Amino acid sequence: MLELDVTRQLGDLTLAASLTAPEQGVTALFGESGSGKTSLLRLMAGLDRPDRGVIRLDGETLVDTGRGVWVPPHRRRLGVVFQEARLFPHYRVRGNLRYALHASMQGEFERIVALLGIGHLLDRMPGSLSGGEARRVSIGRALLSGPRLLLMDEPLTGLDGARKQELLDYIARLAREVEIPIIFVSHDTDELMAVATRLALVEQGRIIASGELDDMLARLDLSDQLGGFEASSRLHAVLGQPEPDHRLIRAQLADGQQLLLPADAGAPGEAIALRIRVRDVALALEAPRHTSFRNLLAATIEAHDAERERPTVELTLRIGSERLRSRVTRHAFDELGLCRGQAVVAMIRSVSLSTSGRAQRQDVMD
Ligand SMILES: Nc1ncnc2c1ncn2[C@@H]1O[C@H](COP(=O)(O)OP(=O)(O)OP(=O)(O)O)[C@@H](O)[C@H]1O
Repeated sequence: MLELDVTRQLGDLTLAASLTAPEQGVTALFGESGSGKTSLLRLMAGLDRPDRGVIRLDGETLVDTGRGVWVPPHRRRLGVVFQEARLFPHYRVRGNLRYALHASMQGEFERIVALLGIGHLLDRMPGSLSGGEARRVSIGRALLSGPRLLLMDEPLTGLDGARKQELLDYIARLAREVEIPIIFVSHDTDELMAVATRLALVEQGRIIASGELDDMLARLDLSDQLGGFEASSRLHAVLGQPEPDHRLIRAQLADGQQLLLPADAGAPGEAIALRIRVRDVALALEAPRHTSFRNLLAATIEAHDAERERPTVELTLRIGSERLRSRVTRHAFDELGLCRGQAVVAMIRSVSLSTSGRAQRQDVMD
């Protein structure tokens, strides 16, 4: 686990942040440009010192200004991938990777090289690589160092679509398989929806809220800060039986309700995450008998923000242990007489796969 509580003055900006990140999963730092995300990562990496504060990793104190503790960067065993690749210019790519290779990662060399598509670059010098190639080498070097903490600042910027998708899938898988905290900074909300398990919102040098991504997305009080996510929710499901006649496959939610997805959503038994935008969720008091909507879910209204004087009302719905957000006009809200605790039917117009090798971001069906 990573624990940090630091302050540092950066010109006019006071960085004053507290954060904990569990030993497993990807914690995303999200916030406006200039809010202090990179500066925070630099403190974790040991590239800068806080004016005051403490940083601990797995119980080991890396920094404690009060007690004069300072573990230098090369002793922290961190994997760092920043926007600029920072490879050793006089070593070939192979040398850069071998230099970083930790004993525990010996058997992973070939696999990571193949995954990153850098096998043909091993004998090249860093100066001859394109930006995207250098980034991939730098990700490989960070992974091969067998880090106790992985820090990634916009690691996928500049990579092309297919390669980016592959790496996102890899990072998501890595986060499930290895027990190290991964801190991931990105402006790209699609990227964050695909890899993040937790979200920390950074505003003017402070972390104003943090928690599980799904819980954060359900928080109506953060609607303004989460605008970049186009107000979506994630639902988790396991794919069931295909329906070949209609080129569909069933996906079962934890509470047993089902959704119909296109057959190429994945294989039976595969666990998937679905992204559903608020504007794609309509509400009814009971299931309509004749409708083109294929995906209707029984839900309960958990919260709404009707007290805000706006033409639309945001709602959080409960579906078993998961939450789904919806937005309706105030007119519809009043006419249907919606209130907390009420049973409703959520009619889902469109779903995208949030994590899947095949069809991420592909909008699928109504
Ligand atoms: N060494 C420094 N001295 C003075 N100001 C600094 C220093 N380092 C960063 N800053 C300022 O602190 C603020 C936060 O910068 P930082 O790069 O951490 O933001 P960010 O959230 O990562 O932004 P972006 O998303 O654009 O990368 C900026 O206004 C930056 O100019």
